[in-house]
Amino acid sequence: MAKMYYNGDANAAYLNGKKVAVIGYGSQGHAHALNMRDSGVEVVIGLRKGKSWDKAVEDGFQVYSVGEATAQADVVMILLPDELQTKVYKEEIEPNLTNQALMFAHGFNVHFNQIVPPKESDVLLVAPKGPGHLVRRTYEQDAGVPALFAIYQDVTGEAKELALAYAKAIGALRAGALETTFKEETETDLFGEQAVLCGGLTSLVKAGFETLVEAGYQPELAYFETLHELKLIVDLMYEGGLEGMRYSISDTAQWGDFVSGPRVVDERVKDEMKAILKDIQDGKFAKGWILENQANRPVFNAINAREKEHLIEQVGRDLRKMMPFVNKDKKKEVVASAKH
Ligand SMILES: NC(=O)C1=CN([C@@H]2O[C@H](COP(=O)(O)OP(=O)(O)OC[C@H]3O[C@@H](n4cnc5c(N)ncnc54)[C@H](OP(=O)(O)O)[C@@H]3O)[C@@H](O)[C@H]2O)C=CC1
Ligand SMILES: CC[C@](O)(C(C)=O)C(=O)O
Repeated sequence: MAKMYYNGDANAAYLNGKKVAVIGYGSQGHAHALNMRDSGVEVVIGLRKGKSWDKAVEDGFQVYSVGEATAQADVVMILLPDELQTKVYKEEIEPNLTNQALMFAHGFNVHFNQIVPPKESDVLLVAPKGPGHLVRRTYEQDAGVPALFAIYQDVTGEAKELALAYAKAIGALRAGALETTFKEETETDLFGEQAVLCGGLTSLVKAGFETLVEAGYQPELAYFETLHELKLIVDLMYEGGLEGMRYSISDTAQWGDFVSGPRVVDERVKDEMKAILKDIQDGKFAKGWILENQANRPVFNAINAREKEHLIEQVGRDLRKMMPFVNKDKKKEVVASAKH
């Protein structure tokens, strides 16, 4: 088994007296910044004026322009959208680098040569294996999201110590961290989100929903069956693997799982997964995404608009309004009405 790193493997004091600039305050940025601050690390935020800037100020952080935050920090963690990192790096971060350690949460731009870091800096990544909002939520629950870490350049000889101290400060070492390379992190992350976690899953859910609705079943029922219950089933897998999930379902469901599952995900699906992986490995996917952004996202925007109008989304929006436990606005409304 690969070596896993946990809290006892990290020297938390490594970050004492060091200032970390978190560049970006979105999904990952807010989580890293808040978790590190709660772990006793000195954090400043680098941003442009706007929504995130206001949020970071509201959360009590010192917020600076990207250049100013970079210049004053010992460690610079770049948590900007991947597609904007190259421009911001070239214009605002690179001119302010002396020998700060440069960090990422995803290796995309370094691996695909969009960012070429200076020779004087340690360059590493700490990539939580989960959405930023869960990185924060689990930290507050005394738990954590596991992470990968990788060292690209180790000028000081201390890059691994920094990676582990950082991973500990954001709560990742409560769940475990695994050492990798920029190449492996980038390729597996892109594959996971495309073939399984995001792309594979949304396509599977929509296909199941459409099959039921096209056969004349009620859309609300189809939503419960193919989307809502998915979370409950996945929670069981998260807790106990496939076996743990199968322990809780009926034997009828388990028999259907065994005989029908492989009819849905068969060798042809796996062949397609291999083709997706190849496009990632040879840079075809990265090139397409970079060009799509240079053209102001015509395809991304068209698909995004179409997806929002899918019947499963319309039905889901209405159903979730009636579930205070999954809809924060509804929850606030219910709490407020209970007080009157
Ligand atoms: N989302 C996730 O859970 C995961 C993300 N990652 C990686 O983390 C990194 C960050 O992704 P994510 O958290 O999703 O990003 P988000 O889109 O959620 O947040 C991006 C942040 O960058 C700010 N920003 C955008 N443009 C600029 C600019 N020109 N100058 C200054 N600030 C700017 C945004 O502020 P504003 O409000 O002004 O737009 C926002 O605060 C990426 O490398 C991603 O691959 C890794 C693991 C999981
Ligand atoms: C699954 C999507 C992800 O890779 C993640 C949350 O880990 C992302 O980049 O957002």
